[in-house]
Amino acid sequence: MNQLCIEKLNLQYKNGVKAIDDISLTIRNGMFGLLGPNGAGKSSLMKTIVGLQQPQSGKLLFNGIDIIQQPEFIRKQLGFLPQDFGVYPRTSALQLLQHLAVLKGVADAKERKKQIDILLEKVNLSAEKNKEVFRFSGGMRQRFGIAQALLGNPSIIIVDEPTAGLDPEERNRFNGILSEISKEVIVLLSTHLVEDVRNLCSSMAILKDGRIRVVGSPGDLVSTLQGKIWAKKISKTELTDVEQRFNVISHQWVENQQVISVYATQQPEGFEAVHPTLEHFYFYTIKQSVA
Ligand SMILES: Nc1ncnc2c1ncn2[C@@H]1O[C@H](COP(=O)(O)OP(=O)(O)OP(=O)(O)O)[C@@H](O)[C@H]1O
Repeated sequence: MNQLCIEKLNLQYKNGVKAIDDISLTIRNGMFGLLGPNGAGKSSLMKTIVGLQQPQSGKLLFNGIDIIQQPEFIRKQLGFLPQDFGVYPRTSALQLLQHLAVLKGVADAKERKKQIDILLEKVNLSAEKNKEVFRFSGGMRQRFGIAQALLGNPSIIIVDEPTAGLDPEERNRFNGILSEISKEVIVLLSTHLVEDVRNLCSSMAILKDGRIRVVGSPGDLVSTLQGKIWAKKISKTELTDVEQRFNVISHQWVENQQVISVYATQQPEGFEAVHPTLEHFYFYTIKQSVA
């Protein structure tokens, strides 16, 4: 079992922004979702874990080793899948994987070939291996991204907003692959897509203004809102009045009609009870989290 321990971590940029504010978390094998609005500190936390920036204080232990002092310990066991590689070379998927495997220290040619063949199979790209990566569709690029992240058999995989821009079928396929690999390794998933966290992650945290606002399993967190979420269809003219009178946590459009969800311990008049979702919990937490 792999374990990443984050203890009282603090990171402040030169401009004074405190991007990581006293964060403590323990993450084990499985998928861990990091949710938070833009600027919450998700990327700062991930960059600090992989040793791209030094925190001012706190501890980071990966499998018991201090990775602030020894960042190479985690780098050797890390797979990283960024949101976008930016540049896609005019080389084939196979050639690129061979090159990246060498960079990751898979020195033995036989072992390299074996790993690459298995990975191409895993991400369903064997038939496309001789195609140039820049000709790949968005979904194929993301699947290629997983394959490169898995080179060298990492123990921890960090994934930054992986399903942005994928069609539903590719998103499902991508999530299926992530879910499969997370049985044996830590997968740290940063995303804006609350639904992906609900479907995939066994644990999650919500970050805002550099601070962890809540940690737990999606199911447990959602159940804390049972019997406290109420919804109503409203017209445009009612909106201001409802916002003034109730603790509004989300607005949605359903069949071209605005539906408002509110938090209340007792049923407000004219509202119907609804089953709470992780999206309700997320908005509720963000709204409660005053800086
Ligand atoms: N290099 C930097 N120098 C100064 N401030 C920075 C730097 N990088 C990030 N910040 C600031 O730190 C805060 C956290 O940013 P970060 O990118 O970690 O958030 P995020 O949750 O990843 O956001 P997003 O979802 O938009 O990617 C923001 O206020 C951001 O403006």
